[in-house]
Amino acid sequence: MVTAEFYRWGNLGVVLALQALRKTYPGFSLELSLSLPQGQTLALLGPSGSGKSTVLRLIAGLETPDSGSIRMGERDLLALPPEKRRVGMLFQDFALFPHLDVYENIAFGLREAGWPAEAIRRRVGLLLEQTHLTPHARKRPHLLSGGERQRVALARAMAPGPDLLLLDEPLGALDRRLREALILELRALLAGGGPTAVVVTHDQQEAFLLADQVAVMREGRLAQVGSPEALYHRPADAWVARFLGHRNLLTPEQAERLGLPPRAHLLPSAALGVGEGAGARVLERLFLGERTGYWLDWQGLRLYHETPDGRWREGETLPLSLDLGRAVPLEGA
Ligand SMILES: Nc1ncnc2c1ncn2[C@@H]1O[C@H](COP(=O)(O)OP(=O)(O)OP(=O)(O)O)[C@@H](O)[C@H]1O
Repeated sequence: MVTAEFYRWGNLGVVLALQALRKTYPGFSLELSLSLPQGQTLALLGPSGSGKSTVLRLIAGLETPDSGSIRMGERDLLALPPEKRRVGMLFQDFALFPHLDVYENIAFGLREAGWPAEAIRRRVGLLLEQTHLTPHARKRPHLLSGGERQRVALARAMAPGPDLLLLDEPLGALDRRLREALILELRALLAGGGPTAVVVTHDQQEAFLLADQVAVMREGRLAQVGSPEALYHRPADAWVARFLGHRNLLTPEQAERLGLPPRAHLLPSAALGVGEGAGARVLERLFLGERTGYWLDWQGLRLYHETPDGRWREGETLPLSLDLGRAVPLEGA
């Protein structure tokens, strides 16, 4: 939809670095350090209230930290007012100007920044074309679909060629089918050669699909930072594992009972299979369409297994094979 061409100017060599950043509200404190190479996308993923939006607002300059630093390459962002930070922000509700049409919404920031009329015309024309909004240029936002509004907001955030794009739940207000289509468009925009971007989301799939690096936040701290694969296959602790949707976690006592070292372990889905193993009683059968999920009782352990084979019913015995060699040791209980 949008190409790297947008980012020719302005952002070479830029790296985002948050250093010992602190912000305290009554009952909440944020404290983290983070860095992001140029052109990469970082997703801030975490439960509600973990501080994701606060990080974005601090970078954008909508909030001031108590201490710490925020740098983009050589530039100290905290020394600059929001409008001088060269940061584009897309808000959860898109925050389009209702009285301006699509064209003027996209052109707004450029006019404010004093771009010459001809440059604005060319820039907005290009953005309209590449976000497939040209036929809608003269419509006001209330006449647009949710997906179209999202594209206008995106085009507006990108119009001045910002060094950094901040996206707060960019697909949050859209229904599920639209999200699935738009997530791939957004991914194409953010991938190779696209802008450096920070995306806030509470949706793990969205984070995994969009981001090069995912930072999992918990109560104002970073629980873990890594590539989607690293995070999913090697979660740092049981909280992160659970948050990322792993269901088969062993306490140190359970691990020891199975002959593993006495610490918390994750049993990834690849460790479980239907085979020759000992019987596991089906406690609950969940028909999911392509697959069927089973909550099982296996030697006093409650385990979850999903397979395309839906033949076992509640109370029946499923032959479970368990490969303990695949168990992943975790920090914490
Ligand atoms: N201006 C403020 N004044 C007081 N408390 C605030 C303010 N802004 C945020 N908070 C508190 O800081 C905490 C983190 O909020 P934040 O919006 O960053 O979380 P979040 O992870 O983005 O949550 P969500 O996913 O629900 O949007 C919350 O407990 C919130 O109530």
